[in-house]
Amino acid sequence: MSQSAETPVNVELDYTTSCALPTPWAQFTLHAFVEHATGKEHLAMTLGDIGNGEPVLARVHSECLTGDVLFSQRCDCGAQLEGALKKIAAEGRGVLLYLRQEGRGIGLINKIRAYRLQEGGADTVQANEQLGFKADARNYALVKPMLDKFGVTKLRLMTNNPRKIDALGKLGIEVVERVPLLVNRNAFNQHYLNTKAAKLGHMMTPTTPPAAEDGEL
Ligand SMILES: Nc1nc2c(ncn2[C@@H]2O[C@H](COP(=O)(O)OP(=O)(O)OP(=O)(O)O)[C@@H](O)[C@H]2O)c(=O)[nH]1
Ligand SMILES: [Zn+2]
Repeated sequence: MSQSAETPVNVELDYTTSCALPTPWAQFTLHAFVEHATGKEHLAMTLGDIGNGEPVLARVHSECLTGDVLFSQRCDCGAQLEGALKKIAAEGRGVLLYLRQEGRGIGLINKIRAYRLQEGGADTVQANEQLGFKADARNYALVKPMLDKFGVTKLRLMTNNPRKIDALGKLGIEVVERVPLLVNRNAFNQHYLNTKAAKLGHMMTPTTPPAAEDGEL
């Protein structure tokens, strides 16, 4: 990594360093940022020439330790993470930002508390509210300096969440295309996915039985 790559990108976030990251699908470059206010370590995985001005296939992924690492079937996060990396690898070009905004911004312990409330009958939105949080407490402000670091301004964003597209637009990031990122439903996540569609506006078709046709990654 060159000396200039070690230069802070702005007052909120420092770019620290990078390394090669071989995965089953491609060899990405892993970049590490540190947020000043919280000390949180945010990551980017890049592939190919993403700074040439052409729209970039991108995923802005929110941390989900239970889904991304521990194979939880309660949500669709792990499958979306894998699906996004596979799509970027297939194109040979893209970026995945891994933001440390666990539990839609309420943190891991509170997410586990929210899961416990869901076991008592609350849905994912009600559980957050019973704990005194907004349904979605995320802030995407860090996305702009992270993308600026790579010279990326236009995204083909892999998401089902229209609020994420709006939030990025307000930061001056142009989402020129939404790329759906649908995953398999199972007996454990179908209520969660239906609630996301009904209450959080996610662009998925709510269904009652597991829907094999939603199996595209
Ligand atoms: N508070 C809370 N957070 C959850 C729950 N299930 C998943 N999460 C978190 O939700 C975040 C992912 O948000 P999602 O709503 O699944 O997806 P999204 O990023 O908004 O939208 P997509 O781009 O379509 O994936 C991660 O930070 C997860 O840890 C839950 O029941 N309660
Ligand atoms: Zn999850």
